Amino acid sequence: MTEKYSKEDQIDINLIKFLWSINPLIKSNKVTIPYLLRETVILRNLGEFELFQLSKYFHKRTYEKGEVIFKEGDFGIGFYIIVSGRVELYTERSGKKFHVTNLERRDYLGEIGLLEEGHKRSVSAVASEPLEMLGIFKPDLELMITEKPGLSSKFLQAMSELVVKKLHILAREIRKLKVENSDLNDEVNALNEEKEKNDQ
Ligand SMILES: Nc1ncnc2c1ncn2[C@@H]1O[C@@H]2COP(=O)(O)O[C@H]2[C@H]1O
Repeated sequence: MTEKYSKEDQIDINLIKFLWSINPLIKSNKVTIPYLLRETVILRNLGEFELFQLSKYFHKRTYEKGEVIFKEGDFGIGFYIIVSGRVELYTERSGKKFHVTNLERRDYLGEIGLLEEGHKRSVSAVASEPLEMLGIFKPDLELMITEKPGLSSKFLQAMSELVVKKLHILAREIRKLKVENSDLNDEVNALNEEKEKNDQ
């Protein structure tokens, strides 16, 4: 028996789902993962269909205010994009909490955990407001590399851009701290000199 349809005639279910997902008349799609990924600046090098394919590897999760996302020193395997709400990053030394920074809608966290083998979280993260995030984990990335090598190389390219941007931010913070440290040293030296003069 001859085949009724050739391969080219067969319906591509993924394409249908994709066309459905980008239909502006379907309001509920405003909250779907491809729609949220489309708003993500680092993924701008991916086309609509690629974002749709990528969304298969992402998960959406909500957190209540005060819920811990991860703790400093935990083994980290997930990378998160903030959809709404706010995250506080902090570190603890001798039982004392030090604020590191706040992250908001469209910020990212956990990229090192996704990319580095055996990475331990450099800081703790807590939801400081009701929070919604998209997350991708190492097993998702490994599956994507096997199933969609082209897509995963574009995603990893976006991730490397993000890591470079963060490196620039951290380098700027280190420069600022060095200048502040050197100013403080000058002040301490001046105070010590004055004290020595007064003691004589
Ligand atoms: N100073 C900082 N500014 C912004 N983000 C940070 C800072 N320090 C740590 N992070 C983020 O917090 C995350 C903690 O988990 P990771 O170490 O995987 O990746 C880290 C970064 O994404």
